[in-house]
Amino acid sequence: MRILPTALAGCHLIVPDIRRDERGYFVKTFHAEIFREHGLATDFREEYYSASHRGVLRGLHFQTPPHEHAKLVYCVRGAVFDAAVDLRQGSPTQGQHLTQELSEDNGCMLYLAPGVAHGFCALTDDALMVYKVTTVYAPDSDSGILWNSAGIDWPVTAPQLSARDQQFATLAQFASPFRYQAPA
Ligand SMILES: Cc1cn([C@H]2C[C@H](O)[C@@H](COP(=O)(O)OP(=O)(O)O[C@H]3O[C@@H](C)C(=O)[C@@H](O)[C@H]3O)O2)c(=O)[nH]c1=O
Repeated sequence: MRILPTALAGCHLIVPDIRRDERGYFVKTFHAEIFREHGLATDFREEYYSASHRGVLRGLHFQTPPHEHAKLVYCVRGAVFDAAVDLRQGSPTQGQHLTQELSEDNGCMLYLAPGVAHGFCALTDDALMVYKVTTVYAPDSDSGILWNSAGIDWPVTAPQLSARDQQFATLAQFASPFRYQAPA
């Protein structure tokens, strides 16, 4: 796998080797030693997945301190337009965002540092997203900012959103509890 920098400090695009043969294909999604060499967390505590219909948008989500986490996300069926926003005070990329297509075909993964909000829009029917996170789900710390408040050029104008996702504060209204920690 190749681990590449992104537009956001401490966030990485991971491009796997997709090994194809007559049976199908094989993709490795996590390798502790390679992650460690690049300064990425390896202490994932939970893994989950969701399936979304075309036009569904989930996000932009994060967990607040003391339950903040790093997140590894990838799409194993269909395709999504993925986005992340840097909420960390003092970050060289504070307030900025990245976008990246993640798909079954490209196998790409995003590693997002704690303090970065995450969301995606499903580009296909039945888009299956997998997540690994470094802290367990803490409902009282599970939060978000409004999907269309961060300057992201989403490929949809009227996505299907959960009721929760429609009522988040905008990026401008959000008082961020996150502080940037420069790499050691
Ligand atoms: C995230 C999460 C949700 N749930 C529950 C809460 C609710 O009943 C149901 C669905 O939750 P949500 O509506 O928050 O699901 P969803 O909108 O898919 O939330 C996800 O969005 C993307 C963008 C992310 O980055 C993920 O980390 C996660 O926040 O699952 C858990 O039990 N554990 C979890 O870790």
